[in-house]
Amino acid sequence: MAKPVSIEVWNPNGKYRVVSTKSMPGTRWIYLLIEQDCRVEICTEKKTILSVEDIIALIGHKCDGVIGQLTEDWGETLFAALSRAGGTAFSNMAVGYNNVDVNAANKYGVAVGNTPGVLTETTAELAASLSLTAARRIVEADEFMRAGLYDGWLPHLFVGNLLKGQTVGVIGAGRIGSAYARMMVEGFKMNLIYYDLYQATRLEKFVTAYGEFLKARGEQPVYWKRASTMDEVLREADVISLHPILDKTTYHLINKERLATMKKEAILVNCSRGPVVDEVALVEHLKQNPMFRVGLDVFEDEPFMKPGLAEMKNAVIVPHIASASKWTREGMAKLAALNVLGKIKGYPIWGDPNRVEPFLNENAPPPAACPSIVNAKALGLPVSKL
Ligand SMILES: NC(=O)c1ccc[n+]([C@@H]2O[C@H](COP(=O)([O-])OP(=O)(O)OC[C@H]3O[C@@H](n4cnc5c(N)ncnc54)[C@H](O)[C@@H]3O)[C@@H](O)[C@H]2O)c1
Ligand SMILES: O=C(O)[C@H](O)CO
Repeated sequence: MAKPVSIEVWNPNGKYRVVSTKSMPGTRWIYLLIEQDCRVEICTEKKTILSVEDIIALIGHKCDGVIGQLTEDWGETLFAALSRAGGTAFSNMAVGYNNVDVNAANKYGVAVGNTPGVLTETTAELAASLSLTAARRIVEADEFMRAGLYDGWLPHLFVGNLLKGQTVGVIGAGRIGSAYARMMVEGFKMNLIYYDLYQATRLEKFVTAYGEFLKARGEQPVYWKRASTMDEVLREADVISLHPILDKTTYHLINKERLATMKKEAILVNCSRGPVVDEVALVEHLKQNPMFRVGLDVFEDEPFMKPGLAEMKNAVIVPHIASASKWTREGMAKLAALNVLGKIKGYPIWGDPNRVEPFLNENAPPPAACPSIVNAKALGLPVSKL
């Protein structure tokens, strides 16, 4: 028998019971649910990562939908429990859903939502911040100042890398990878090389147009190249940022052999998922190559780091905060709530999950649709004509 989990209840007499495994930013998401006759229960347990047993206790005997987090293991056990409780809807408050076994959700007829689009620019901005911070050794220099070690300007003090005119490499040029590429190209006039399974046509057009604009002004233009292999990006780029999804094809995409092909003074940034990089191999590479630098938002076994990483001066490390801007986190909460609400109410699926603005408007009711359901096709859910 699972032990009870502490909760906060909104609209106790609501017809539909929706559970959120965490408190989420803002209150708009709560009102969107209670205005549509939902009783909302928010888990208030102090523990950061809930276990499967905790979530089973939260689901209880009657539950229409759950809003969950990327730290939770949404597999067969939880989808079976949700289905037994009469639930048909689950949404991650995240765009990545590698913590969800979608086949298990399909088996129990549960829709799986995610939150694309609203976090694209915020996440890309953090990747750009990590790129700059690593290139200009900002964390090392900050620690040096605070330690009272600065005793005057020196020609060699914290010399780093200039970005202008260098090449930025993007692996996974989807929404976030493309936004990051645009920032680095436009902001720092870097050339672009990218690798993706699909052609990033809009990104290519953007870089072409920006290159022409610079040329017309008598400035050095920028260029792009779509690499035919990932290794080409690793060999040629000065700054490489990882933005693919995490699946079998991207697990340990960056390993010992591939690190060895990168430039000795390259910068590697990871704002995708930790297991995309073999972190043990990375620590070894950082030790052997002091001029090689990394910026990491994600780690292989979060919340832990592999031994030695925290001691590396050539690593900038932050705790999975890439989407952490107020607007974005409130937006993610809204999208997750609307995914669950839409499925409960029998709404169709929004036609373009990249165009989520109508769901985020504070001053107008959201469209009667589920913003983004990743298994809509498998479940045969209808698509909205809006
Ligand atoms: N650190 C964070 O807080 C944070 C925030 C948002 C997203 N993310 C991660 O970023 C990922 C990407 O998000 P997105 O919105 O850009 O998704 P997206 O689907 O738009 O982009 C992913 C891209 O990766 C490409 N891809 C897939 N397999 C590949 C492979 N083997 N090699 C190269 N490219 C491959 C896809 O073709 C796609 O273009 C998410 O799945 C999530 O895991 C992390
Ligand atoms: O996938 C995601 O959305 C992130 O990791 C958290 O924003």
